[in-house]
Amino acid sequence: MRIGLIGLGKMGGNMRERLRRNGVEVVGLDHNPDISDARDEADLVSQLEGPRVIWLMVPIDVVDPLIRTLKPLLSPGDIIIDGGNSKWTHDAKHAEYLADAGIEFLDVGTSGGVWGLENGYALMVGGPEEAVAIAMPVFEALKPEGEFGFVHAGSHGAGHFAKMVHNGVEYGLMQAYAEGWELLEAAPIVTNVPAIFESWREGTVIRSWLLDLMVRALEADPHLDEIEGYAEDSGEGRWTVNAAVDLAVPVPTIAASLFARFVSRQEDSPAMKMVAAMRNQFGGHAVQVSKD
Ligand SMILES: O=C(O)[C@H](O)[C@@H](O)[C@H](O)[C@H](O)COP(=O)(O)O
Repeated sequence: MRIGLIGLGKMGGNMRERLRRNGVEVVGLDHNPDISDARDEADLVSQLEGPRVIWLMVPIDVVDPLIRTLKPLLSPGDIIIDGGNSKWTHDAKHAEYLADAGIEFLDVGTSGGVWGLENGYALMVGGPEEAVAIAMPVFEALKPEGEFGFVHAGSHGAGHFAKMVHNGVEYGLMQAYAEGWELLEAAPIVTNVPAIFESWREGTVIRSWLLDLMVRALEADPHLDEIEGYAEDSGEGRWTVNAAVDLAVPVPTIAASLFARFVSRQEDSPAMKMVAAMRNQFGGHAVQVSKD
């Protein structure tokens, strides 16, 4: 099988490599011509046979223009797969836009990060069964070797919805581990925090790959002295909380972990200034005077 892969960055570049290792031919296209196999979208399409499968691994804002560029180049039965961290609400719109040309659309939530090349990528797929069946050799080549790591989650959008929730869970898990680490670091009786995390890797209820990665981070920097307590977010956590609000599902842990990231970006807290000011107003409680 030969497919087109557009976007050869950190994720897409490694995916091309894993696909090739597992016997899938790949025509890659990237804005960087040095790593591209094709000159442009038309050249990429001309190198594939129908039904063509084209996997997009690009930032969310590039997906829509790319689908518009590809549509007139493709034929009925061809399949566009959005494997990036796109918002699930976009998927049904893309499927509808392509439907009159007989082009299929699949959304795939892809997990595994930079480790996916060796470990495989967990894939959460949304879209019609027939298109999933045609693309199956691609999924087989990308997924982890074991029994798990692949799901056809439902109709258009279900793959990205599943990945969004996965990332919401990721936020909550990371926050819980991180808070536990801070508490252990603060306790004077505890002398070897990295060893505690290392010991937790086997036998405990909370052993996990994220825990393994924490141990790795602490091996490199035992007290994390070298980095700032500042965490970005790429949107999936916000979408999870938005979806939970829409469906009236309580997700306090995920919401708190999202807000903790926002707090991490503040040098000072305007809200806590106001709390301090009010305590001072009603109770005469002392405030810390600004150093500026
Ligand atoms: O499953 C994965 O491989 C990760 O979740 C991956 O998708 C990525 O690292 C996150 O998008 C980071 O998300 P934040 O920037 O929102 O933390």
